[in-house]
Amino acid sequence: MTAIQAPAAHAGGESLIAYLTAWAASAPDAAERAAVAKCVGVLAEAGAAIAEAILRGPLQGSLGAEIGVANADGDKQRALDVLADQKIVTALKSADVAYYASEEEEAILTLNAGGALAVAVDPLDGSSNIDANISVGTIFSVFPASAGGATESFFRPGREQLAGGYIVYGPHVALVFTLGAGVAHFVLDPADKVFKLVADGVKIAPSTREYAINASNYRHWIPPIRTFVDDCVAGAQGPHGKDFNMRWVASLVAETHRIFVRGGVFLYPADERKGYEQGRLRLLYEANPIAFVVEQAGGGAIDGFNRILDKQASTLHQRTPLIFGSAEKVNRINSYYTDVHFERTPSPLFGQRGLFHA
Ligand SMILES: O=P(O)(O)OC[C@H]1O[C@](O)(COP(=O)(O)O)[C@@H](O)[C@@H]1O
Ligand SMILES: [Mg+2]
Ligand SMILES: [Mg+2]
Repeated sequence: MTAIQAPAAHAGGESLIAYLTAWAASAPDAAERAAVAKCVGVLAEAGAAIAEAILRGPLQGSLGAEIGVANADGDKQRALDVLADQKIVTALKSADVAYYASEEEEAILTLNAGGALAVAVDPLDGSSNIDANISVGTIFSVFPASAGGATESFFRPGREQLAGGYIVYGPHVALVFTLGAGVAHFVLDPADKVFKLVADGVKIAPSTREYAINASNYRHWIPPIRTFVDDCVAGAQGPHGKDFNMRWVASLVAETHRIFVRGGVFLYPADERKGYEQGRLRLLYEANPIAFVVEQAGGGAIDGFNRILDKQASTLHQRTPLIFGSAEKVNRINSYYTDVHFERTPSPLFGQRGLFHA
């Protein structure tokens, strides 16, 4: 893990609970910190339970079976989507959480009226991969609950998050999160089912030779994306002056973790398909927490034009284009949106910037 620094303040192997307890005890805003620490702790417990179901695979029944109900976003829910959502709701009820927003819930749920926090979750990210035994994950975002109520708690800039991160259920189970000052990386030890610290102060490599995008959408892409990818494909003969490698897992958490480990850039842009005018991924429980954790590791996260963490949701399941990863490459992609590059492949749709500039 060349991109991950050696543990700084905390010793490797420290348990998640010890880490969170030490963090909660170390500052003046003690009540809020205690609530956040408890919240991240119970999310990790729910993650360990979800991991157990995933580990049993088909022995658990068909986790990937469509159960006939479309979620709020119109996607068919799978058995594991629902199981994960239920485990997380149950866990968060035991924490100081007032409001819960989820990909799998039509509306915001009130869990503990008067609670200190509002939590947005993608309970199971990468659902299409479940039966193929490919990594999936859970993504979470924690805001302070607003006195203004449920929607005000979530409809605010992502930079106001108190914590954010993800769990990836892969060959091993990893938990990566930020509490607002750096990024910690834990791994679930199957021997005693305890999340143990692997590294604190994790950084994403600033430059990269790897990009991730669903290239089957090439014909639908807007000019800046098409030009950027054409330039990558041109390799050492193109304007980047170096060869690139491409990956696409179709699991945002798995792509994020790969970028944490060895650098890279991820792109799910807006495109010209109907319904993809704002890309595919959701601002509140996918883009916000991923952007928070990525920025805290020195990376960048934009929608093409704007920093993700400056965007403000106005609907619960709002989508956003999402481009994140190694800072140098994200800045370069931003320049494809803002300078003359895109004029090399003009498009009438891109001319209407409002379409892509929410
Ligand atoms: O199938 P596509 O269009 O390549 O989309 C893949 C993307 O969709 C997602 O699966 C959406 O997440 P969900 O599985 O939570 O709906 C991401 O994990 C992934 O990056
Ligand atoms: Mg998802
Ligand atoms: Mg999901």
